Amino acid sequence: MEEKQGIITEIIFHNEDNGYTIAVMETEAEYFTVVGCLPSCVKGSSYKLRGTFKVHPTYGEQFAFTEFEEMLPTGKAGIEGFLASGVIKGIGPKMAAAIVNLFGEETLEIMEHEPEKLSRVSGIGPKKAESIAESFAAHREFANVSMFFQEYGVSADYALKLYKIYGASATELIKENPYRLVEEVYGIGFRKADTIAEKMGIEKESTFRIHSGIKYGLSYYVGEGNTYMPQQELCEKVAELLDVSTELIYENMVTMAFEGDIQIDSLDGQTVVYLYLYYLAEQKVCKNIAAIAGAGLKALSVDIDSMIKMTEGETGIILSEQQITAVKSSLTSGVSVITGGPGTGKTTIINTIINIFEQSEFKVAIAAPTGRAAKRITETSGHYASTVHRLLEYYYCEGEDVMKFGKTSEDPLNYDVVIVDEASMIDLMLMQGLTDAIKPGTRLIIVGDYDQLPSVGAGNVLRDIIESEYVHTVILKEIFRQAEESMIVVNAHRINKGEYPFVNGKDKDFFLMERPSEKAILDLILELITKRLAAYYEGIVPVRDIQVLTPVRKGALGSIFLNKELQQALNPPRDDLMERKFGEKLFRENDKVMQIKNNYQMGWKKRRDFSEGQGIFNGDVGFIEKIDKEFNQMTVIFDEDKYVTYDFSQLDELELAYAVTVHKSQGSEFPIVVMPISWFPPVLATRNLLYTAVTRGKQIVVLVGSEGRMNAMIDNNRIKMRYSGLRYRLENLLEVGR
Ligand SMILES: Nc1ncnc2c1ncn2[C@@H]1O[C@H](COP(=O)(O)OP(=O)(O)OP(=O)(O)O)[C@@H](O)[C@H]1O
Repeated sequence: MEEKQGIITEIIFHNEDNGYTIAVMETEAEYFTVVGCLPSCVKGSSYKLRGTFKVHPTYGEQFAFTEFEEMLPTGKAGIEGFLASGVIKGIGPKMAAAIVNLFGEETLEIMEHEPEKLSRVSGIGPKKAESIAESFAAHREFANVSMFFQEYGVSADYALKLYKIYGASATELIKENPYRLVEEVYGIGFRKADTIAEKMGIEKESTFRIHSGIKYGLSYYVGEGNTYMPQQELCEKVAELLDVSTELIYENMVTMAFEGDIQIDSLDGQTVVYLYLYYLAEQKVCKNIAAIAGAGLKALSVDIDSMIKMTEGETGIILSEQQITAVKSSLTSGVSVITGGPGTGKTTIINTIINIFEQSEFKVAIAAPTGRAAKRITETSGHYASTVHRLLEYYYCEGEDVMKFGKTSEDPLNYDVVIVDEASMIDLMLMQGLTDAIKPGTRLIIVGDYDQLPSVGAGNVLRDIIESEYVHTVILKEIFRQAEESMIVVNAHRINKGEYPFVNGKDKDFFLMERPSEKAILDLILELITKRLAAYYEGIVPVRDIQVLTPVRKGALGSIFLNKELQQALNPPRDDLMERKFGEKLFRENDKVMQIKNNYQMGWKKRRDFSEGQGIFNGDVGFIEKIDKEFNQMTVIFDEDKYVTYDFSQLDELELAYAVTVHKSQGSEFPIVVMPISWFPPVLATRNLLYTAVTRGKQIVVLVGSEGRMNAMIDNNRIKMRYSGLRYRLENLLEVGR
């Protein structure tokens, strides 16, 4: 192996994800092409590279290196080139020249040891001097950390993430237990950590590995919506995954249960395993519901029947018997549920209830699980609705570096009534937070459509509560929105009952456009979105008003591929539009994007009134305003005026949103919904997925593809089974109460 030291004078190719670089290096005596992995490579930086010269059949002799060490540049020109390259935040070419002009070859020494002197350069104040020093130190540390991780196949982007979490001690901590990556670094899964551990020589049967594998197994099933797993099934699956004996898994499960990481429990005669937090959550939700349902209630100061009559007089809507039952049960119960499909009057009932409570001067809060659902409820009900998280004052607890609910059993919500709508989206953890913060004596009214897809997070909360029959539930069956008004509503109910929809009626809003192949489906979707729909419906802005939904992520009609095609069609490359790659994803200025995880700390600013706030949520859709390569940042505008700045390392939180999966679309509505209907895996091509997709469309639903496949989806009434113990636990409470 040879060693070469020199300056990178030209970058021929650089892959930002894995660091693969082809560049020209100049040493004192020669220049040559170098090939290998260099994270964050910029022109002007100096390296010591170790490798060998190889002859490439087309490009000739190249120095292929396997190890690198970043060297600080020497000489005025070298230092200036290094600073001007953009590696230090806040220094561009002009400032680099000014700094080097003043400090010459001592520049880097000064940046490291006496940064305050930097403020002698015009344009640099004490604050900027400090931030330059920090950025320089970070650059040096990061170079070391990423050098270490590259040996283990960790890409430059992840090395940066690790560095941000652990700082300079990243290497030591990971060497000791690489499995901590799984829990502490978003985006590194067990498999990746396991590969790294193997390269580091960690034993297959190491306790770190087995414990991490068990947690990974359980987390995987939690990710699929389950709150627990039968023990035997889990042991077999994890043993297979780790290639160790099931006995070893059993033994380790017992230790983990003692240590409090997991809970082994007996449910309906079966031994099951929970991640401890989920076990606790199920127990608490159960206990809380029992306490809220059983508490004495403050009496209303008005007569319910005459209030209903009065509201009917005001709105002109005479409530059906079932609706009256729903109103009354929610006024008189500690916990009540109102469920029903679209157009069955849930909003009408909520409005009546609020009216009656307000007449009695009760304090009422309305909330929904997502920001978009809350916004929609505010619009349709005329009453302000917040997200459940906001209601519970979710905040970042700096001392513990975790997110917490401000409202808890110790400091509960100060309301007489809490109404939560779109409750099908509430998962177990959120229900725990919500019911913890509701003090007995407050009425909890849960509204939702339990035929929608269940929550993305684990649990089957709404369905379990309804099926346990523990609390008073009204299932609304009658549809009030008229067929002349909306075929979408009529068809949603037909689909839900297992009947095939009426399609392509004249002047209607529900269409099935048959196409024989995936290619033909894709072509028609592109044509509809770029031309036909906007030409037919006045005032439609395709990127804003049309949402393509799809059951799947992968494949020719999956959201990933559809997004690529739609991006090309709706926002093609242009010289003046900056781009940034992250993994397989390519973001371009003007792109429509979706936040794919809750980030309660992410700050936003409104430019209209300069207000500021925190929190961008899973499912929030926005547009890329600016990609700034000098500061490695991307600005996205949400809700028309909320400006959010993402560091490039945070781009794993965003996806293109020209097409989104039906699961991700829950709780939102769009003027026009377009969805491909082709062969999709039967676990996804289900009736309640189609039902959920169709009910997202407000004005028009266009299905593109095969009628046979659509009908097969309706026939497939397999509601994916989730392991969830809430129903069983509530039923048990009922038994005990009897
Ligand atoms: N008892 C009733 N008599 C006549 N019309 C009614 C009655 N109840 C509700 N409606 C009307 O039916 C339509 C749908 O009601 P509403 O919006 O309350 O239902 P929803 O269940 O909230 O539907 P979605 O989930 O689609 O918003 C509204 O136009 C409403 O005015």
